[in-house]
Formats: sequence, structure tokens, C-alpha cells
Amino acid sequence: MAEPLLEVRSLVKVYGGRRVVDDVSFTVARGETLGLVGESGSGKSTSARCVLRMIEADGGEIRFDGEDVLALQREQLRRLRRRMQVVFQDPHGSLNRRQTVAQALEAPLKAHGLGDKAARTARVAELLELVGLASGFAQRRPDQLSGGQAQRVAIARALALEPEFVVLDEAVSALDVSVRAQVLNLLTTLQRELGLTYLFISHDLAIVRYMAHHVAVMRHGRIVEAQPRERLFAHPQHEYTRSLMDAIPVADPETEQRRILGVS
Ligand SMILES: Nc1ncnc2c1ncn2[C@@H]1O[C@H](COP(=O)(O)OP(=O)(O)OP(=O)(O)O)[C@@H](O)[C@H]1O
Repeated sequence: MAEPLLEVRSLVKVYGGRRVVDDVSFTVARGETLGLVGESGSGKSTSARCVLRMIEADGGEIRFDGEDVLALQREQLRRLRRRMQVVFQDPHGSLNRRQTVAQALEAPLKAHGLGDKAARTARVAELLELVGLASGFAQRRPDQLSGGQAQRVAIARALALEPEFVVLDEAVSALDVSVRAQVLNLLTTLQRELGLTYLFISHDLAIVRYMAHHVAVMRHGRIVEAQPRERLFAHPQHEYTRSLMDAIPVADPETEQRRILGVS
């Protein structure tokens, strides 16, 4: 494995006396994608939120580029937040209805005091191009965007501060199948071009297979199995992983890829 950008050791999060994240450990190599897969409620999002310090962990250790994330104070945390971003499932829900696309993309730049108005406008144009949207989208509002377009805007916003690491939390789950493929391909291209590292969260093992270099399977707050993608699919070790595989409608990888891509 390449050098890890993110290392999570024995992470614990407790809600109402229940360990919803229970001794979770994983690493994500720089420039690669770790797929975190498991049924709803298994603790995937909670683990990611702890990594991003959106919520506070109750135990364990998180290292990002060697830095002790859980020990960071305000100003250090602010610097770290530029380097780690997240894209959520609901593209429209994550955008402010009253803001134009340009305002949404400028917001993180303003929040970090980056550039003057002209520089920010230029950056907005650059970001739109990066995610395959024409410059005219800058003046649209969320209700004038399709689900796929809105998710491209959410991705552009996540990239505004040039992060190294992006959490994609069910980022394509709400999209139509054909649009889903386009957004997945966009994410792959962005990873290659910008050297991004992804934590790709999904309940859909078929999509994880398409995206991830390594896969960690989560159940009831624990990682039951973690392997390089090829090995996991060739030799699943855990019964639960096998049951997730059985739930994939088509076992043949080529047919399955066509299903994800929405081509028949
Ligand atoms: N703020 C909270 N307060 C109480 N319980 C919570 C909270 N957030 C999450 N949980 C519980 O923690 C468990 C793990 O939730 P989590 O969202 O991490 O799972 P998940 O695998 O990401 O599933 P999903 O895809 O449905 O979000 C669930 O049982 C959930 O109900």
C-alpha cells in the first residue's frame, strides 16, 4: 500500500450508551480510494464525521498526514478543514436554496479569506469547468439544477479549497442510474488529475467495487473485513461480506459494471 494519508485506530463513538462505532481501524493511502461499505446504520457516516471532526469521537486515534486530528485546537482544526472535505447524499439538500451556484462556490473561499472578488469569480469559473458545467451555471439557483448538476456543484464546492482528502458519503445514491455513472466517472477523473484521496461510503457493494482500491466492510459498528478490492471480491473472508455480494443482482463483473454505468 502507498503511504497512508489517513490512519484511524480503534475509533469509538457512543450514542445513548451504545457503541455505534466500536473499535474501528482503517487506513487510506494517498491518492487512493477506500470504500466503506455496509448496511444502513452500521456506523459508516458516524466514523467519517469523527474523522472530519464534525462530531467528537469517544475514543481512538486519527492521524491525517501524520497529525493527531483529535488533539487539534481551533486554528489548527481550521487549517485541517481546508484539506478535508465532504460530499453528502442529497445534492439539493446540501445547497442553500437562496444562493446562486456562484455564491455557493465562493462561500468557502470567503470563509477562509481567499482572494478578492475578481480572483473568486475566476475560481468559480475554474471550478465549474472542473466538474463539467458550463459557465452559465454560475447564475443558477438550486431549483434550476437537475440532481446530477446539483451534485456536480456540491463536488465543485468541496474542491474549492483544494483539499487532498474528500469523504463521499453516499454521494451518488440519490442519483438516477445514468447520471450516477457520469458522476462516478467525474470523481475518478478528478482523483487522477488532482491526486485526491477518497473515503467512499456506500451501502452498495457493486458501486464500491467500481470505485475503491481497498474495501472495508462494516457491520454493527465494527469492521468485519478489510482487503484490497480484487482480493475481497475473489476471496471474501466474512460471511457478512458474502451476503452483501449475494445481494448484488448480477454476479458477472462485466454485466454488473454495465448496470452501474446504466448501459444495456
Ligand atoms: N446523533 C445521533 N444520535 C443518536 N444516534 C445516532 C446519531 N447519529 C447516528 N446515530 C446512530 O448510530 C448508528 C450508526 O449510524 P450511521 O449514520 O453512522 O450509519 P451508516 O452506516 O452511515 O448508515 P446510513 O447510511 O443509514 O447513514 C445508527 O444506529 C444511528 O441511529
